[in-house]
Amino acid sequence: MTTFEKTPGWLDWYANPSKPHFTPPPGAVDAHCHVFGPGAEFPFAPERKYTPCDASKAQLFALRDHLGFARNVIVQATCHGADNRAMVDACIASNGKARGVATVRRSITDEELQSLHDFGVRGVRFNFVKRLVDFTPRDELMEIAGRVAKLGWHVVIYFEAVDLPELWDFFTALPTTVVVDHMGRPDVSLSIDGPQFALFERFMREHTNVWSKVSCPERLSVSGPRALDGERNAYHDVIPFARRIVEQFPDRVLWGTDWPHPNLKDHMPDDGLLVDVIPHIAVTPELQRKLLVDNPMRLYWTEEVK
Ligand SMILES: O=C(O)/C=C(\CC(=O)C(=O)O)C(=O)O
Repeated sequence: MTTFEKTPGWLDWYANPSKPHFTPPPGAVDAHCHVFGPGAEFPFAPERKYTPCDASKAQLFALRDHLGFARNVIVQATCHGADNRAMVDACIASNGKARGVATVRRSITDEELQSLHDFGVRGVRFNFVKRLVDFTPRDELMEIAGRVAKLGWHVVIYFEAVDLPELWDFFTALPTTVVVDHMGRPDVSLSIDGPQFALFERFMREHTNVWSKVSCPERLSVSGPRALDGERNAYHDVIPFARRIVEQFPDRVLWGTDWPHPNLKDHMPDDGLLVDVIPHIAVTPELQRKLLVDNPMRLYWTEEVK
């Protein structure tokens, strides 16, 4: 049995989250979360840049129920590389309540892609955050995108806002729906009306295949209060950014907890309080329903909405 030692300073997920005051609408989807291992059962990848604590499917499903959500989208985390077994195992165990986003390499066969599809995978993730992954050539990624397009999948992209200009041509050439993680990680200490966020808004405005997760205020916040100690208006420096994206593009936004919150350095949020951020960024029941139910259902459980 392999045992793993966590990256020094690693913060474990919050053990007893509070009950949110905000009640998610029936059928709500947590559209960005992960499972880690358990390492003894699903070893972490040799090429990983961090070693997390375990975060099992049973713990994820318990959190889902506690927070009042109905379904999960489990995104392959880089600590598992392109070994999707832990994520797939969670999708299978969910009885149809979880779908997945995989990481794949060019060497994957069509049969393997089809089998991922059968297990509930509906997208691949391309990660451009340099602290998390080694560089993959763009032609390899474009080839993968072309292949998964045929399965009706989308591409999830994760990058830092400063890198958007350089990545623009690649992103805008992708042949699928494109889902941006965490609003492209804006620097929220800059003006919401400044050039950095304007470029991201232009990206979404001019390319109607681009969606955004309005997630991870706990990662983006610079000066807002943390989702701890009963704070139900946390991370309010991030709220205007997320709210603007929700109001401009109500049919192309998703929300997720990001549980178990890999690589947070200074605090671990109480997930119940994180859910209470939602009514600050989606301020009407209609916007909340689109964000939490209609949009993720269209993308991940297409067969149920047709
Ligand atoms: O959970 C996230 O979305 C963000 C991550 C981790 C990650 O993406 C990964 O390991 O794949 C991060 O910023 O460290």
